[in-house]
Amino acid sequence: MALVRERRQLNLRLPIPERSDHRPRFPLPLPPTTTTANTSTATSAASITSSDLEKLQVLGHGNGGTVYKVRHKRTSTLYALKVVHSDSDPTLRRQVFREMEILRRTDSPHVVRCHGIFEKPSGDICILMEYMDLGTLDSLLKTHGTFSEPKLADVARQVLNGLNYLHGHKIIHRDLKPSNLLVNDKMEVKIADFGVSKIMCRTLDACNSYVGTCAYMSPERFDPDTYGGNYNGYAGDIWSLGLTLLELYMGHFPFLPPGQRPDWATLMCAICFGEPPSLPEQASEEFRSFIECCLQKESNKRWTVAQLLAHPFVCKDPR
Ligand SMILES: Nc1ncnc2c1ncn2[C@@H]1O[C@H](COP(=O)(O)OP(=O)(O)OP(=O)(O)O)[C@@H](O)[C@H]1O
Repeated sequence: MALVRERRQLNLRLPIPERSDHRPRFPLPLPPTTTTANTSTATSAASITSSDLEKLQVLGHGNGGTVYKVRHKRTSTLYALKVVHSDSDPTLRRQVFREMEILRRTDSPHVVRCHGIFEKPSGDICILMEYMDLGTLDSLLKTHGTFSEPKLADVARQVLNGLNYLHGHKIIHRDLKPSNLLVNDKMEVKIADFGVSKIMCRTLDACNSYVGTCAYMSPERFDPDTYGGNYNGYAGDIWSLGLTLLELYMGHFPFLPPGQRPDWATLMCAICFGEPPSLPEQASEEFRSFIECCLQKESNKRWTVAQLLAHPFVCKDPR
């Protein structure tokens, strides 16, 4: 686990290219609070402001923001509150607006629910989300060790359902990895962190920009000509899902031997020119086949969400 931890400390994120236009602080109007959410909690949460919330503890720090566990003073409902500081750099502010725009549109049991978005007098932007009490799959891997196949099948099924929803709404996540998948005590797994996601306007929109965490990027994002041609992005999420599941199974990043410190060039070579990671002998045929379908190097050979949802690894009865 220490190896996994060590790798996590490296900054593998590539910057979003800066636009040249000069923008004022938080130039966009805040997107309206989610109104499509199907619970009465969401409706009542729509009017929550920061003064209604009591900060309990820091849950984690992301790029430019801090996530707090908070309690609603009157109802005692727990939430996670992501606070993005007003002095964050423009790239990060763009990311948070992208995240808000996507969270505002989504309403799925497999995507972390947004209960409100508001701006504090200080200019900090706050995103109020459902609280996922077990943290991320990455933290579970560190505290509880590797995942068994039945658990992975359950994780895969839930993430695929989330991706099915997102892809159906023309949203590509682009940064799927264990630390962006949240879990609660019912073992519900939800997709989070849409900072580098993209909403496709047209079905054939090209989507090959370098954003996301490069360790989980598919070969066509490094080398679109060889592995993807006019790549549209959805297949990249499937690649990242395959790597995520493999990491949870093996306990270390699958493309590199345990302990190897990855740099950008090593990762790119391993992903584009290396053999697909091999599974230990004890892995079942179904799991092996599922991973193979996700980790096809050529993006057009990779299975789609719909195909994977019908794969025996995920549609077989839980063992
Ligand atoms: N809804 C939530 N419920 C519980 N914990 C959360 C929730 N959202 C985020 N966290 C915790 O806060 C941490 C930081 O989350 P955040 O989305 O800001 O950044 P990140 O995904 O870790 O990093 P980055 O934005 O740099 O990719 C997460 O790793 C997780 O531990």
